[in-house]
Amino acid sequence: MNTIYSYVKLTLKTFPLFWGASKFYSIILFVIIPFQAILPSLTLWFSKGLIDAISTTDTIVYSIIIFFVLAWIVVSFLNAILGPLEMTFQGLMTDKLIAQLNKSLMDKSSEIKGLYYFENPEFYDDIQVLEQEAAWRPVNLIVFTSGMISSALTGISMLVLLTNFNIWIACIIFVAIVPQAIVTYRLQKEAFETLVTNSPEARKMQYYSSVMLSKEHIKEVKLYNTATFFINKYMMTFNKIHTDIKKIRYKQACYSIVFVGIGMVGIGFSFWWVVNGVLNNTFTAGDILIFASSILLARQSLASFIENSSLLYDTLLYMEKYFKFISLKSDITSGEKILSLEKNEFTIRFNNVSFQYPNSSKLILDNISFTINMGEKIALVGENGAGKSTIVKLITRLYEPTEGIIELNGIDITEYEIDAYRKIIGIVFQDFSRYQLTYKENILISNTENTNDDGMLAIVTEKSGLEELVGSFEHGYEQVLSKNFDNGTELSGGEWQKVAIARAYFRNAAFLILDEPSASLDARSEHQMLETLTDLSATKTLLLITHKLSALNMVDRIIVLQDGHIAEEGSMQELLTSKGYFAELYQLQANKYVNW
Ligand SMILES: Nc1ncnc2c1ncn2[C@@H]1O[C@H](COP(=O)(O)OP(=O)(O)OP(=O)(O)O)[C@@H](O)[C@H]1O
Repeated sequence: MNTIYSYVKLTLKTFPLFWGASKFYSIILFVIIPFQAILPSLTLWFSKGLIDAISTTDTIVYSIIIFFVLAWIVVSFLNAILGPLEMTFQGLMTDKLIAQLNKSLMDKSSEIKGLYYFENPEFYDDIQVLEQEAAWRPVNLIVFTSGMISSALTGISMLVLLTNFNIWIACIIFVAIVPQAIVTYRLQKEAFETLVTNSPEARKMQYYSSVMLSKEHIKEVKLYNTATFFINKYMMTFNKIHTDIKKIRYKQACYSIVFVGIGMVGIGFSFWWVVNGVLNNTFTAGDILIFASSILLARQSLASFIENSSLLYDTLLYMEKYFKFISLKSDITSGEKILSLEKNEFTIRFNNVSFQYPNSSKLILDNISFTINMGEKIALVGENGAGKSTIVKLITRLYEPTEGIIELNGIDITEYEIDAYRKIIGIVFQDFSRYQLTYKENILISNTENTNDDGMLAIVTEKSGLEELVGSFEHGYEQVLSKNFDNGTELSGGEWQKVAIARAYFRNAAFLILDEPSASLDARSEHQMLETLTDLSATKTLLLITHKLSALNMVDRIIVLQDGHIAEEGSMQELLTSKGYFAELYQLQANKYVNW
């Protein structure tokens, strides 16, 4: 009962989506589908009239025959043309719905300000399912909904025709179908839940095949000859999922055969009853046609109703995920204070900040406090996993501190309107994005309000050491940076990193955060980058995360993180003189050069 209730609720919730996607196509389909659904019963009714008029024992009335023939032709014609028309409008509606669904998913993603949902495996599974299936689920939604409506109407009109013989026959057919419907829904739900439970497994399967088919991994796959390893893993995971689903599918087939068998017994008896009626002159010869055909069509339509509605159920469960995602509240709430910095003046302060990732018991940052003043160039150093990138996620409000606050100019950063706050930050993430767009778009994307500033584009291109590379592009700034598209080109790892740096420069923000910006740069490019950063003058503040301790000569202050604590803080000279943890790390790297 609960299932039926949620089914109906979900269906009703889904209908407005059609209307939202296109009012015009909704109206057309709303007219075509029911009209087309009742045409079979009209065809039958006119056929019966024709047979009765021809086989009458009284005088044949030609005008009646002509009427039935014409009516039959018109209805058959409508039946024939409405099919293709329905398909056309279904197709158009599907296109609109796909765009609308995907757009609302993207809108929601933009509304969610933090990383919580994207880094939480439970939500991420759902988001993956939504993203991957958004391209074809709307097709099912439309095809199954219209199929369900039209088969319900055809079935009902056939049952109405059958009530002319005996209301109990219509009831028998209807009742024979209901248990089958309930079982089918149950099994469909079970199948979907099995699929959902297996969703992480399904993602693994997709990953294994993508390793074998993607450019990213193909070199290692060839060299280490790992094809068999991945194919075996794929097949093992597939067999596990398939075994679960197979059981449900077989159960579904067995139940269907039993219920169809029971239904057929009732139908057989009813047919014998009508044939007897014709022999006893209670019914006409036309009645045999109408009875046999309407039983067949009633059964077919009710069966198709069950099939469509159970398949729709599967899609509605997808829609349930969709509605759940669409109703998510952003993990990070924006404040209301509009931030505008005078002469880029700002101070950021971490006040006793502690942080634990959601669903993790590990304390990543433990009561840390430090200040970043305007114009300062600060480096954040520490061993792998010390919490450096986590600090960046907190500054950029991708997560909130578990305890303590982060202040900007003495005010908790959560009080600022988030987009305005983020505007003061230009960033190169450790895992920066490589957009399959043109070179120009790859840069301008950081400051879309400034897309016509080719002068600035030229400056950041030069400052990032990309001038020569862009000069070599066949299409200059308009060069597509991906081999996946026509006339596209591929960049090296270091070149991509320079593009990410240029993107951060183009943002022209007061606060520049660079997380391992020189990891892929050659010595000359790294030198140029550091020169540029030194030139940033007092108007820009810099937070540099790096493992290359030699790059720290240009910073004013170094914050050394160790296991979530600030172990040391000071200038390079101060830290080396104090011979503490930093000096130890520095010595480890310096020794390599000395012993060379
Ligand atoms: N989304 C997450 N959920 C749970 N734990 C996480 C998450 N992201 C990072 N961690 C953990 O937090 C710790 C700190 O990670 P972080 O990326 O801040 O380190 P880091 O100092 O930047 O390291 P590296 O020098 O290797 O880049 C690590 O132990 C890491 O496993």
